Amino acid sequence: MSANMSRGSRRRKHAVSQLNIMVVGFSSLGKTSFIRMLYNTLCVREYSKEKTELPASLFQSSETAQDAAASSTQELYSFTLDVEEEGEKISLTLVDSPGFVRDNELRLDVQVTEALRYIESQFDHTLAEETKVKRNPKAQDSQIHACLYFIDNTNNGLTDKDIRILKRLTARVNVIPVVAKADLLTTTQLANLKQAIKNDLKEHSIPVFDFPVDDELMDPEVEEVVANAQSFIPFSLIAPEDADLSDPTTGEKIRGRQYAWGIIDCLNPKHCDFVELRNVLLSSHRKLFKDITLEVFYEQYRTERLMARKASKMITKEQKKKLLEDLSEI
Ligand SMILES: Nc1nc2c(ncn2[C@@H]2O[C@H](COP(=O)(O)OP(=O)(O)OP(=O)(O)O)[C@@H](O)[C@H]2O)c(=O)[nH]1
Repeated sequence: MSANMSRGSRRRKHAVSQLNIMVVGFSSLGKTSFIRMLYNTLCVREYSKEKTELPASLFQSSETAQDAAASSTQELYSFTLDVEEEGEKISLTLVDSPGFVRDNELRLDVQVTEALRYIESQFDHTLAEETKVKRNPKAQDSQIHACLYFIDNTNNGLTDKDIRILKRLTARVNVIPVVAKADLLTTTQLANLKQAIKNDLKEHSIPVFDFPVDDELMDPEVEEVVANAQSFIPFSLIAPEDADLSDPTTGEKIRGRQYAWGIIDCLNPKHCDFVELRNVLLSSHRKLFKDITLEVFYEQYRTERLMARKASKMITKEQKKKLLEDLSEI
């Protein structure tokens, strides 16, 4: 290895990678609970704890229906953490959004547009930076690299509304479908629901993120997860309750939910897909999410914006010409 290369790789090793994840979906499906759970499994670097203002929702779950209503997310918010994952430094931004309403079509459309506007406004930041004469080499990448779409597990697959929303979202961002509150389903019900969702996605040609099974992309250490990632779609999630729980056999503290018939360990891959999802987001597919965001979604948005600008300039010219002609006729 040349001296230059080793310097480069050393630099890359210490470089901080930015990753921005957003959660969307109908209300009360467990979006904030997922963010809280993810936060609790992160290795947050000390210094960032001081400089980041964290939302109160990270420290208290809403277990009763009454609490849930009171603590439902009212407006979109985000926070950034400097975390370390498998020796790599990541500046991780998590974006929580208000739950979509079920009973008002017009309001629902406005909410989806707002979520999309947020995603697009991050592209606008990149576009503005690119058009600067002197670019800032330390400019932050605020683009949303992955968007988790929460699917209601009380339906038998995707609803018409889900399909409409997913078609809009998948035009702008890597969408990963998830089914939360998987503890409310039996193993067979969950398998049937997953299959029904997969069928609906296929039937309606909804291009959610397609995990590649490509030898070249595979890191030998994560090969198994990479090869299987596609099979988890939609990922099932179970968020833990606040109570202190311990594994009845080992006595170890676990993040889980207790029922009359037993305890669920949310980090147990046999109980839900949280660990796999966390791994694809933070490790195995992180770079791919970022590359696709920049090369596909941002490029598409940029082209549309440039064409729109050009069209509006042309219209103005034509309108000007027409105005002059009209004036000369008077
Ligand atoms: N049984 C069960 N309940 C859950 C799970 N995850 C969340 N909940 C409960 O579902 C309710 C809503 O959870 P939230 O995380 O606030 O849902 P949300 O999607 O952020 O809600 P909005 O902000 O209103 O859209 C709360 O009472 C949670 O305790 C889960 O995995 N299983």
